[in-house]
Amino acid sequence: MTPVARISAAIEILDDVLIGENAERVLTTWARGHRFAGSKDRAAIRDLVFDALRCLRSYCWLGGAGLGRPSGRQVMIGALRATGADLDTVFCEARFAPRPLTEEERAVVPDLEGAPQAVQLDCPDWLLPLYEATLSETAVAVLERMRTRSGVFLRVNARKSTLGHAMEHLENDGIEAVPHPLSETALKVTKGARAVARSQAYLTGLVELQDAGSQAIIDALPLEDGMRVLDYCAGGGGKALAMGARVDVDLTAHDVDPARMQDIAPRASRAGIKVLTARKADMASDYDLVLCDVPCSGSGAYARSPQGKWALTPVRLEQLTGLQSQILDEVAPLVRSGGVLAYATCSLFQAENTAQIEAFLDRHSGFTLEAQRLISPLEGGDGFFYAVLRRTV
Ligand SMILES: C[S@@+](CC[C@H](N)C(=O)[O-])C[C@H]1O[C@@H](n2cnc3c(N)ncnc32)[C@H](O)[C@@H]1O
Repeated sequence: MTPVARISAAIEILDDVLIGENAERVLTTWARGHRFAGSKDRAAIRDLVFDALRCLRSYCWLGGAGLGRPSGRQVMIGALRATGADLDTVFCEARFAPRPLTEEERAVVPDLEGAPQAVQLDCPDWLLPLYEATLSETAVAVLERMRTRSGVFLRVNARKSTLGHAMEHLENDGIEAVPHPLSETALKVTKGARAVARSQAYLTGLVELQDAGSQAIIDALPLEDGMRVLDYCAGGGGKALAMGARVDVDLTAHDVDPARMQDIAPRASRAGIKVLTARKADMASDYDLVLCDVPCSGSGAYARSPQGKWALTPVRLEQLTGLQSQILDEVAPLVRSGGVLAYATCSLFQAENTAQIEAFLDRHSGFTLEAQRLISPLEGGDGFFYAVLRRTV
């Protein structure tokens, strides 16, 4: 596909995404209906769509949509204006190119400097104070950071490899990676990221894809060999596998939606780790450590999953904080006396983090706070929060 044909495709896809369709699903459906598009085309179109979603408000502004509901075309006009590209070489009569600009589109002379701060930072108005409340003077830098792509990080599986050994194996497949300071197990991919899932290092379980901030959470847990550990919100098992790679524990994974755990068995077998999956009725009540990596707004990870930033509403945030406290209350009795309850989110908002922990401690006098930390996206990975609570009675 020509570059302009890719832009036409991105416009078509964005039109569906902007009315609320899931971007990943729209991209998959588009690829099925356009078999001529090769893997490089699909990757380039995906980048155009996700870059646009990261910078949606500023691109809308530059594309002449102002604060109203945008079209995919306006967003791509804004995206190209943001890079200083010559619009007439893209919006032109060439085959498969988007049609030439109308007089009206051409007449728009937008000035991003005159836009409200939330537009410049690509942040919904109501979320800006929530970021500022947690991050104070770093809020602007964090929001600017989330306008750019996330890095690709690997977790080296300590059961099978060391950083150096994994780096050598990755290099055999043309992938370059360097250690990352957020975690002793983290590598940041600097070349060949798209080849990771086909590489021998990945297929033989030397490395897993996992954000460096997620790995830092696992590093902070007081895990010891022989413990009984429960990952209560296991999803695809990313954190369960990271715990199992760090120590030799009796590891159980649970999720309210068991279908989400279907990848755990193949991932565990690749990694050489045993993970049992359990329904609620089958779980014990004397775990040494229970991790709840709860559903959240994802406000620390909008660089990776930008659609969430536009989909979140005050009502949804309230539902999420309600669910988070419900989950904390559900897991509290599963921790043995003297054991640990660990709480994690990929949110930067106080309501989902420190306020949630304070409210839990008010409700449960038998727990004390041992550690809590906000991991900022300025540290290199996505943003996360964790708290480590000890059951005292
Ligand atoms: C942030 S994701 C977990 C990601 C996972 N820990 C990882 O590292 O890959 C949150 C998970 O919590 C699950 N969940 C939601 N409500 C729950 C509940 N009441 N009990 C247990 N799991 C729940 C969701 O299905 C989702 O898979």
